[in-house]
Amino acid sequence: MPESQLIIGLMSGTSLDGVDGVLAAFSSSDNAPAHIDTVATAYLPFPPVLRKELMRLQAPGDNEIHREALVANQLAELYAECVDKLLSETSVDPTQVRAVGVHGQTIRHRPELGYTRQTNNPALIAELCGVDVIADFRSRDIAAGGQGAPLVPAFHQAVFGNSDTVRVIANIGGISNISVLGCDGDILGFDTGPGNVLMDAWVAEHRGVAYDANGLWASGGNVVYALLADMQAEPYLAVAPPKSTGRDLFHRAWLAQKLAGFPNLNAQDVQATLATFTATTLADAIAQNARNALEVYVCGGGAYNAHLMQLLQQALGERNHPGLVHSTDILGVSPNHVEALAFAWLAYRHINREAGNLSAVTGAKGSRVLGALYPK
Ligand SMILES: Nc1ncnc2c1ncn2[C@@H]1O[C@H](COP(=O)(O)OP(=O)(O)OP(=O)(O)O)[C@@H](O)[C@H]1O
Ligand SMILES: CC(=O)N[C@H]1[C@@H]2OC[C@@H](O2)[C@@H](O)[C@@H]1O[C@H](C)C(=O)O
Repeated sequence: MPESQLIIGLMSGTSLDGVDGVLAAFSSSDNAPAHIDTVATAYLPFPPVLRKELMRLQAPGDNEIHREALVANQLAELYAECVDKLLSETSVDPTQVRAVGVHGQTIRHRPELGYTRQTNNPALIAELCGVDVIADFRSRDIAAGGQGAPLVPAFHQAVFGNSDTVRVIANIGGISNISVLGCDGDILGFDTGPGNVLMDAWVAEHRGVAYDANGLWASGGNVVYALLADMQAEPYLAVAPPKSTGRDLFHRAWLAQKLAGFPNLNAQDVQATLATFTATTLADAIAQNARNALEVYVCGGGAYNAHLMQLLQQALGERNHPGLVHSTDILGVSPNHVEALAFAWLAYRHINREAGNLSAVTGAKGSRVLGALYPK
C-alpha cells in the first residue's frame, strides 16, 4: 500500500496578483518517484493596499526594513487564510497535513550580489495554521553559487518529462522561464525575460485594468518594429545561461527608457509591441536551446492570453521551429496551478532530504536540499 502525504504549496509570483494554493497528495512506494494528485486548489487576490505596498518594496525607498516586516506579517496572514480555505473546503484537519511549502514574495533578486529576498513570515504561518512550514527555497542555491532561480525545471521534469520526446515547458508569469526536458533526462532552464510584467504595467496605466484580458487590446494595435528592436537589444537576452531576472531589471523605468526615443506613440501600439516582445524572446530562447522539441507546453497566467499564445506559435514558425504550442492543461495540470504545485513538491523534497535544485540549471556548485523548516 503506497504511503500518501498531504502537502500544501503556496506561490505568489512576480505579477503581484495574489496567492495560488494547492493541496496535493504525494504517494510513493518502493523508492519510485512520487505520484502527485491535486486534491484542491485556491486563489486569494492581494487586497489593493497590500499589492500597493508590495509594489513599493520592489524598489529602494524610505524605512524599508520596517515596511518589509509589516508586509511580511500581512502576507503570512493571507497565506494562512489560503491554507484554511484549502483545508475547510476538503474537510482536512491541519494535523493531517505534513507541511506547507511557501515561496514568499520576491522583493529583490540579486544573485550576482549573493542574495535574493522573498518576504514572508513563515513562523507566523506555522503559528496560525498549526502545520510545519518550509520556506526560503532559493537562498541555499545562491549560497552554493547558483542563481537561486528558476527552481521549477526539476519539478517540470518530474511531472512533465517524457522519454520519447523533447518537451519545452514555458512559464509565462510576470517573468517568463523555460525548461527544456530532454528524452535522456538532460534538463536546461533559465528565465527568458519578461512575461506579463511590462504588459500589465502598461495596460494598467492606460486602461485602468490589471491585465489585458486575452490580449484583446494588444491584438488591435500595430507593432512598432523599431521599438521592438530596441527592446530586443536588451543585453540580458544575449547572456548565456545560467541566468535569472525579475522586476529588478524589467520594471516601468526600463520601459520608459525604451520609449524615450519614440515620443507620441499610440498606447495600443506599445501594448502590441510588448506582446510581441514577450513572444519573440520566448521563441528565440526555445529556437536556440530546444531546436528539436516538437511540444511546447505553456503554464502561468500567460497561457490564458489567446493572442500571446498565437504570437508565440507564429514566432516559432518564423524561426523554422517545429514546436506546437499547447497549454499544460492537456498534460493534466492547469496553468494556474503549476508553480504552487512545484512548491509543494519542493517541500516534499525537503522533507525527504532530497535536493530541490538542478546545478545544471542554476549554476550552483552542486545539488542541495532547499528551504528552511519552521516546525508547528
Ligand atoms: N485571461 C487572461 N488574459 C490575459 N492575461 C492573463 C489572463 N489571465 C491571467 N493573465 C496574466 O497572467 C498574470 C498572472 O500570471 P501568474 O499568476 O502565472 O504570475 P506569477 O505567478 O505572479 O508570475 P511568476 O511566474 O513570474 O512568478 C496576470 O497578471 C496577467 O497578466
Ligand atoms: C526570484 C524569483 O522569484 N524568480 C521567479 C520569477 O517568476 C518566474 C521566474 O522569475 C522564475 O525564475 C522564478 O519563479 C519560479 C517559480 C522558479 O523559481 O522556477
